[in-house]
Formats: sequence, structure tokens, C-alpha cells
Amino acid sequence: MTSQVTPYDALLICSFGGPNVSDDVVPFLQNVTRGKNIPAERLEEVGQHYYGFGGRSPINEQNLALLAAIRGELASRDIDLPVIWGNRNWHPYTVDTLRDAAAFGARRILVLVTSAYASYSGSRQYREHLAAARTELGDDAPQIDILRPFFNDPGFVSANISAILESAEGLQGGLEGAHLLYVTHSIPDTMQDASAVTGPGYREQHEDVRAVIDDALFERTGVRVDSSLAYCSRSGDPRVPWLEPDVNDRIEELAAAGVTKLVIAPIGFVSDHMEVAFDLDVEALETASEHGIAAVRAGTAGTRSDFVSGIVDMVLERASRERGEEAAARTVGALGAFPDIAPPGSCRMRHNEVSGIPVLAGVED
Ligand SMILES: CC1=C(CCC(=O)O)c2cc3nc(cc4[nH]c(cc5[nH]c(cc1n2)c(C)c5CCC(=O)O)c(CCC(=O)O)c4C)C(CCC(=O)O)=C3C
Ligand SMILES: [Fe+2]
Repeated sequence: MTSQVTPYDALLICSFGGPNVSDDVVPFLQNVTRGKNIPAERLEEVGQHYYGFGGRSPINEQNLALLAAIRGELASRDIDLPVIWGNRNWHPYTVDTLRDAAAFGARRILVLVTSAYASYSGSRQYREHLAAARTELGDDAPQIDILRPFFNDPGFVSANISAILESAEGLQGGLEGAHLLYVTHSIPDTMQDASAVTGPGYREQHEDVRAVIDDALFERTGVRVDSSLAYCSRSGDPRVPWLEPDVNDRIEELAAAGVTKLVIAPIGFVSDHMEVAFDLDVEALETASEHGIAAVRAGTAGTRSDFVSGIVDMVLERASRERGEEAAARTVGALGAFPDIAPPGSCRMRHNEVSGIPVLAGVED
């Protein structure tokens, strides 16, 4: 029987993972940083962020909430599709979830990676991870397809717009006279360059979302805000260049230019996980307050209904394309939909280097 989700047997939410208790923190950080050049001092510092929150990242509960919301949306549309969850860096690990799913008879699984923008960290690294999981499962491995990067999905963007409007209610006079500072995760310049080889790069994807949201806010409120894009959570060797400006430096610059009202909009993050909870809610808001700026932090897409129904729309859209039907890919902004299958050579760690690590299609590209 063909249903709206044929050929898929399940939807896998594949996320980063995070520690649940203090004893998880060090092994989790070891998983994340294996093979990466992260100085011990940086790891020590990030470990402290987790311990400050009782050794527990908010990300796992947020993923469970997203699962529940997607299940609710599917049920409300009478769609029968199991939703399962696996992580790259902590339990439940993707390979374990896939093994279970296969044991229950799942042969073909669609994956939503909880990262909206395409770069090595948000795209290829997940594709390598899923390929490794399939290799580990051998003949029992289900076939896997991955949803395209969804930064310009109408539901994701609309959820961010609502979040910004809601947070601006916390400022006297709302958006009028405020600077809107969009924030995302910094990445090394080399990773940025590599993200721009087969399509618009990581920075350009964010700039596109910024333009769409700025216009939408003008339409809704009549206020044309001043806005800019800044980066948080840089890591690695301090001598290696990463995308700038850092959010705190940018706030100081804005203060020097006379800005007194600020909305911080973490469009680069899908939920309020550690980077948001610490780097923005603790550090960036403190920087703003030190400089006499009244600042609010907008929410993330999280489980907002626009985002959740957008996810289900993307699932249906992909399923119908896989059945050979025409299904337009809905997007906002100027860049258009990214391809369903990431092109060879896309989103390498460094643009001039082939790692040889297999990605999902099984080719070393
Ligand atoms: C672009 C991007 C996203 C957004 C896309 C996406 O959402 O996937 C993201 C998400 C996340 N990053 C996370 C945690 C960490 N990231 C690290 C390190 C790094 N991130 C990088 C980039 C990104 N990271 C990079 C280039 C590094 C350097 C090492 C490397 O090249 O990999 C480290 C090591 C310590 C440190 O140096 O910070 C940790 C602990 C968590 C979990 C948070 C929680 O527990 O709530 C989440 C969602
Ligand atoms: Fe990260």
C-alpha cells in the first residue's frame, strides 16, 4: 500500500548529542574532539560550561521535545511514520538506533540532521557519521536518505521570525531603534571556503536568511531594523582564523556606535542548547549589560509549530520525489533549494583536501 511517506519506514532525527550527568562530560568531549586540534585549555573551559549546568546539556531534552512535536504533527495529519532518534557524540548513538530500527523491519530511513546550514560540521560530518554507522551494521544496514539543508525552509525561517517578534516585546518600544544581531556558530575560514565550493557557502546561507527576516519584519511591523551577523563559540587553535566578528566584539562595537537596544537572534541554532544557554545567555547578554545596552535573546526554532509542520512538509516532499513524482522544494530567500543529494566535493573540512572518509553514498569525494 502506498502512503504519503512511502518509501520510508521511519524518520531518524540525527543530532549532535550532549552529556546527561557530570560523569558523561569528559567522555562526551573526547568523542567530539577526537582527531581535532582543540587545545586542552579550551576543552577545560567548555567542560566548565557543562559542569555549571550540573553536567547536563539541555540538548537531549530538546531533541525529545522535537520528537514528540513531530509525532504530534504526523498524527494530526493521519500519517503513520515512526520517529526515532540517534546522536553523533552521545547516547543514544545513531548506530544503536539504526540497529533497533532494522530489527523492527525498517529497510529505508529518512534522516533529519538537526543542523540547518551546510558546512562540514553541519552536513558532511553527519554524512560521514551515517556512512560509518551503516558500515558497522553491515548487511543489516537500512538504506538512508538525508533531508536537504533546511536553513531556507519557510517553516524554519517563519519560526525564527515569530521568535524575534516575541522577544522584541521585552524591549521598550519593541524593534524601533533596536539593532538586530543575528548569531551563528563560528567555523574556521577554511571550513567556510570549503562550504562554498559547490553552492552558496555557510556565511552566505546565513546572510540570505538575514535578508529574508529583515524584510519580513519590515512588512509585519513597519520597522526597517539595522542588522548584522556575528559568530559565537569559536574553538580550536587561536592562531587559526575563524569567521568573525565574535558576538561579544560586535556588541562592543555597536555600543561604541551608540546602540542602546539589541535583539540577539541565534538563527544558526535549532534549539537552545549549550552554545545558546552559555555563550549567548550568559556571556553575550553580560557584555551587552556591561555596555549599558538593553538586550534580549530571541528563541530558537525549537518546537515552534511552523518549524515542526515545515519538517513534516519536507518529509512528504522528499518521499514523493523518491516515488518519482514531481514535488516542488519550497524555500524562501534568493538561494533556492539545495539538492537532495549533496554534490561530490561539497562541504569538505578544507576546500583543498580530500579526506578519503566515506560519505553516505559510499564514495570518497
Ligand atoms: C557549525 C557548528 C554547529 C551548528 C550545527 C549543528 O548544530 O550541528 C555546532 C553545533 C554544536 N556543537 C556542540 C558542541 C561542541 N562543539 C565543539 C566544537 C566545534 N563545533 C564546531 C561547529 C559547530 N558546532 C566546530 C567547527 C568545532 C571545532 C571542532 C570541530 O571541528 O568539530 C565542541 C568541542 C569543544 C569546543 O571547542 O567548543 C563541543 C562540545 C553542540 C552540543 C551542544 C550541547 O551540548 O548542548 C552542538 C549542537
Ligand atoms: Fe560545535
